[in-house]
Amino acid sequence: MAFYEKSLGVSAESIEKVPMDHVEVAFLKVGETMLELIQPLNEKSPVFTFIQKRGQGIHHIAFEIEDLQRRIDILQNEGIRMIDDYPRRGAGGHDVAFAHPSSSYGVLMEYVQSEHRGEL
Ligand SMILES: C[C@H](C(=O)O)C(=O)SCCNC(=O)CCNC(=O)[C@H](O)C(C)(C)COP(=O)(O)OP(=O)(O)OC[C@H]1O[C@@H](n2cnc3c(N)ncnc32)[C@H](O)[C@@H]1OP(=O)(O)O
Repeated sequence: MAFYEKSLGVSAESIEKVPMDHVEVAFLKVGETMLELIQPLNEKSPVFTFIQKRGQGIHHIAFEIEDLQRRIDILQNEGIRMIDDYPRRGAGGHDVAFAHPSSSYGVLMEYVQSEHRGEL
C-alpha cells in the first residue's frame, strides 16, 4: 500500500476481510479503475498458495458485469471452465464468480455483479 501511496498519491478507500477466501483486501481508486491489494490471512487462502508458488504480482483481473448468473451460464455454454457455478459473496458484499485460468490463457478472471441489473 505504501508503494501505491508514494508512487501514485492514492490511498485506500476501504479495507476489509473476506472470510470465504481468507484474505484482507484494500481498494485504491486510480482513475476509473479500482486496484485491489490482497493479503492472505492464513495458509488456507488461495492467495497464500499463489504467493508460495509464483511470488507476489498480479493475481486476477475483475470485470463488472450486469447479470452474473446469466454470464456464468453463457460462459459455461461456451465451454469455459468456471470455478464458481453460482454467484458467491466477494469483497464489498458483491456477488462474484471466477473463471479458471486454464480457460482464459493463464489469467484468473473474476466477474463482479454490478449494482444495476439489466442486459449484459
Ligand atoms: C474477495 C476478493 C474479491 O475481489 O471479491 C478476491 O478476489 S479474493 C481472491 C482470492 N480468491 C480466489 O483466488 C478464488 C478463486 N481461486 C481459486 O479457486 C484457486 O486459487 C484456483 C482454482 C485458481 C487455483 O487453485 P488450485 O488449488 O488448483 O491451485 P494450484 O496452485 O494447484 O493452481 C492450479 C493452476 O492454476 C494456476 N493458478 C493458480 N492461481 C492462479 C492465478 N491467480 N492466476 C493464474 N494462474 C493461477 C497455477 O499456477 C496452476 O497452474 P499449472 O497447472 O499450469 O501449474
